[in-house]
Amino acid sequence: MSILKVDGLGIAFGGIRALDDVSFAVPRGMIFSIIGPNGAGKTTLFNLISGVYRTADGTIAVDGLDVTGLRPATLASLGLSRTFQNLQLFTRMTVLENAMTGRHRHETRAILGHLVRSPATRAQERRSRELAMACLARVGLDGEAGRLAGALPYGAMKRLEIARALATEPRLLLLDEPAAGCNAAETEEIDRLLVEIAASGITIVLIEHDMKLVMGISNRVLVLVEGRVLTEGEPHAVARDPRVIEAYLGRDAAHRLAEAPSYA
Ligand SMILES: Nc1ncnc2c1ncn2[C@@H]1O[C@H](COP(=O)(O)OP(=O)(O)OP(=O)(O)O)[C@@H](O)[C@H]1O
Repeated sequence: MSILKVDGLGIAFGGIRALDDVSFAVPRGMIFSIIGPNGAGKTTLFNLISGVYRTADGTIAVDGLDVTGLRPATLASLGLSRTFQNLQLFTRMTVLENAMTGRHRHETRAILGHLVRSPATRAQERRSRELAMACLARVGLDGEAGRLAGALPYGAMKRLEIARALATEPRLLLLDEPAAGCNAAETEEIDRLLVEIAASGITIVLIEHDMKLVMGISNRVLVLVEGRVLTEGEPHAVARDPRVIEAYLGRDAAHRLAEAPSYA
């Protein structure tokens, strides 16, 4: 069974269809990438799947359970976690505190317990701290736990966002451009990290502009253009598809490329 199944998803903003009849399924344990030119609807798709927007048309199922229209917090409790295109860190909190914010859905809301710091509350805090530290270790940031998040280099901040998402103990991780703004070395680190996360059994759905990253680590790639699915398949087949080349480079450039002599 697919861990994520999207059927006939659509939404319009002020009469303009940002997404139209989008359907796909993501098998468990994969790195599944969503690519497409600017404005194709990639972030809108994530916003629908993660409950930020309520869907107008279509259905979304996680592990066979219909989750259409559920709120982000409910989806998180079902094991779906996401990161955003722009950094959403608390820059004046420490790296560890940021990672611990991912633990909140696992903590009880017993206010009295927190006020008097009962043994149960203290045990819960200890467990959250240990788990958050383990997530920092996974992304190579355990040595920076006490540092202010805002003082980290950019690539480390992007990894901290992934650690915070991991701290929710997800089954399905939606990552919106995890390497955006990173240099080549930072991108490579994130690349390695995503492969490790997927190997540990967490399914990753990725929006990414960095084609090298997409081609290097994805099991499958879905191409969105103007709110619709253009094609879906294995990364190298997708990269060679003339319709994909045209969508990215424009018709003229695609023709010039097709007519150019091959030296291979
Ligand atoms: N809240 C909104 N209100 C109005 N229009 C929106 C809203 N969100 C997205 N859109 C429009 O929907 C379309 C798809 O936008 P979206 O941000 O999903 O594309 P994208 O593929 O993620 O683009 P990019 O690669 O530039 O991030 C665009 O035309 C955008 O202007």
